[in-house]
Amino acid sequence: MSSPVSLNLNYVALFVADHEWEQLHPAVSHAHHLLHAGTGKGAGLLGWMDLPDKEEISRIEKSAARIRKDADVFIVIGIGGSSLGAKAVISGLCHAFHSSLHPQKKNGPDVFFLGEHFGSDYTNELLEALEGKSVYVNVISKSGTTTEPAIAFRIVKTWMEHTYGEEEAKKRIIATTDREKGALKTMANAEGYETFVVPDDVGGRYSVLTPVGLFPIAAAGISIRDLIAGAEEARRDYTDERLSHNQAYQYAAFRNLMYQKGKQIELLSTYEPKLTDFSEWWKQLYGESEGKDGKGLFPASAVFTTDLHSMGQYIQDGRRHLFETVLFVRKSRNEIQIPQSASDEDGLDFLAGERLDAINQKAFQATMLAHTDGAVPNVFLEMNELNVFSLGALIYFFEKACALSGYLLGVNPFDQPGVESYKQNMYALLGKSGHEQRRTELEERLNEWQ
Ligand SMILES: O=P(O)(O)OC[C@H]1O[C@](O)(CO)[C@@H](O)[C@@H]1O
Repeated sequence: MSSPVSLNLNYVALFVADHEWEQLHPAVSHAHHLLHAGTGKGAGLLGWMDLPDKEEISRIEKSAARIRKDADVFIVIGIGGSSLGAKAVISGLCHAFHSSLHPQKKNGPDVFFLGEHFGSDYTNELLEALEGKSVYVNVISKSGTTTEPAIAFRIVKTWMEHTYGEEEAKKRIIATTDREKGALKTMANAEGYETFVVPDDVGGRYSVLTPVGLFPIAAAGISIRDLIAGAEEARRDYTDERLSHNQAYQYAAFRNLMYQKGKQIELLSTYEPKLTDFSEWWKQLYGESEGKDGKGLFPASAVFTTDLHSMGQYIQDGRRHLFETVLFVRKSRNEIQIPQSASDEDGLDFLAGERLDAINQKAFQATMLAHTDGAVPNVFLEMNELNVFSLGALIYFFEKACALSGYLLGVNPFDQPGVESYKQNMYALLGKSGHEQRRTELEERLNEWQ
């Protein structure tokens, strides 16, 4: 069977010469060994390279089945790596308008996400949408102390206790957190919540194929066995240390060559709006893994053809500091054809009977040629179909490539020290104990600027 994800480098020959690829072979081999021998930076966080066993999958499925049976609404509370993976897979594979479907057509709960910001209106409107519904919650935080999900959880927990009473609320809350430490773990123990464990050796952005992502994905009705099977196939496909035999490494090497040539932005473009959240997951994966020590490509994303009508001008003609990674799905699950029209007033009859997919394909080819002419290198990742198996493979592909890419760049692809700066400032400004000195300094600075 051919790989569910395939990398196409045919169109970058204009931008990268053979000898440039060859020069990278030793560095790729070295990075491969760092990764597989566990001797590189951040080696304590390589647990994502292995996939969950059947026992863990069964436990997740069992708990998810209860939610699918009893819940009208399932709220996933988390931020960054604790929610982006689940959101990516759920919006990629579930009905885009599930919450608006006729109740008889729904095949499980609506899934809502919270804890990703401090938006009052969004939070209020979500609470309003819960009225009269059977609600279950999965609160996910590896550290157990991240402010956004912690506050969201306090708000939802209060609503649950008020609505169902304390005892019933406890049965409707599932916590995914550290095995033994953190405020969420302490609370889960005290309240007796069902819990799933974030493995010690997996960082947030690499955790979608652990209970962090798998539980909400299963609760949304997606086969996590098939997701893991796709990832398992990718794991086998991308173990070869030779650059010529490993497409994940070729993608990582290509990014590195682009970086060396002065490109600053990688634009992940898709022609499928259902992959918008997948791009958000990808942005965290690459941004948090590589953006450090003053280095790294800036990961950006676009949905085509939508963004060709807003960002297309810049991509074609603006500053030449970007390259494009195009994620292209060949065939939709459900086809739709352009209808015939008796009058042809809109002049579209030449397309009557044509599939929307075929038109999307032409848009993709047209754009690739135009952007290549505009000196934007285009590398493609192609999938025959957007299904659970190929999405599992794609996730693993990007994770493996990201880890290797980080080592090629010479950074630790598994830490994120820079995220602390805003957190420490926020704690200080909010008046958290222990941050008094910083608070005074920051408030003085703010006053100076006012
Ligand atoms: O699961 P947690 O500990 O709440 O963290 C959520 C996210 O916040 C970060 O730690 C950054 O602050 C990410 O790395 C992580 O994915």
